[in-house]
Amino acid sequence: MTDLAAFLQQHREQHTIAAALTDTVATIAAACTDISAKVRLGALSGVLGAAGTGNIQGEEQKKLDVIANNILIDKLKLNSAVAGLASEEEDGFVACHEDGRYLVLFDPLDGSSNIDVNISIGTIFSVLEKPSGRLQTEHFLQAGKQQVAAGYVLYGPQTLLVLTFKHGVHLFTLNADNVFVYQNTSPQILEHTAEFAINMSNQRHWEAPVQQYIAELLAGETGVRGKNYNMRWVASMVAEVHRILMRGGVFLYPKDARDPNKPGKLRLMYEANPLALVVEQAGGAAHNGHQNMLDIQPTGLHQRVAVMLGSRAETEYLQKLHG
Ligand SMILES: O=P(O)(O)OC[C@H]1O[C@](O)(COP(=O)(O)O)[C@@H](O)[C@@H]1O
Ligand SMILES: [Mg+2]
Ligand SMILES: [Mg+2]
Repeated sequence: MTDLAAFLQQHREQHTIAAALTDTVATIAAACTDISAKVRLGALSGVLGAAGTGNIQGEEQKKLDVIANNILIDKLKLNSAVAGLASEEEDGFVACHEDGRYLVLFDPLDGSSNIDVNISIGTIFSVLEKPSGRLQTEHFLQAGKQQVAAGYVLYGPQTLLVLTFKHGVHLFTLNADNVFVYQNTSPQILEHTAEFAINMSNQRHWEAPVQQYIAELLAGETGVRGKNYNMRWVASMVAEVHRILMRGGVFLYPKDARDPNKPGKLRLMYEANPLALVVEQAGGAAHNGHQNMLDIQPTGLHQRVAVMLGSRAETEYLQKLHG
């Protein structure tokens, strides 16, 4: 059995990765182990229900959003490699160690609407190198391609850790002793797929290219795509991405006309960038319709973005439709 600690040591030696970076990821994994323990107990650990507060983005917080956020912050603050944190649930960044080398960004709890109904949820994380100088918001606003590590923990039927240091994607299962055990596989996203994920209830608000794309998929084997497609929607992006990693597929949360201030619902820094890096490292692709996700220059910590990712054949076709 190779556990996470042994994997990290071996991976760091093989690819000359700084120990401070693998330690930072180990700290994130440790925090997620604590979150997983609370998720597993649900009502018995008092994590279900609303927190009665809202976050900077005007979203109602669940108790577990707040608890997961605090667990991550408390653990990461103890790691001297961490210079600062940014979280979906925090208004601004949290400064940690002045001499720290890394910035950690996270969505502490993805899929909040699924917490109280016992459907898969997760934690998504991204690690950047801290530029020199006194910590400021601009230091976090690096394009996704600058990430040095990223991944997620999925609290599903099993608790899984999926991570990348840009040398492929690695998968771990949490065992009964709360140890992440390495699953010696290198997940690769199938190039072709017949499965798509989109929230169809927003259909009337989509732009023309997405309208056309979904209409073509729904036409099935009698349409221009010449095959039947199946649809899934979990409403936890982390679970959708994991499904795509394991068996292919395409995921869309496109720009829509519901609110002109929100070009897409998902967050670039906490959701789209880390998951795009995982997807690219597994042979898939991610873009916003026009630009590769990892090339987008961020302008704000809580910036939202349209997301299309997954199997290459579908994502390339979507980009073509967007012109
Ligand atoms: O289909 P809906 O209700 O718009 O929302 C689903 C999307 O919202 C999210 O839950 C947003 O994440 P949070 O729970 O972190 O706010 C994504 O994971 C998911 O893709
Ligand atoms: Mg989320
Ligand atoms: Mg969240």
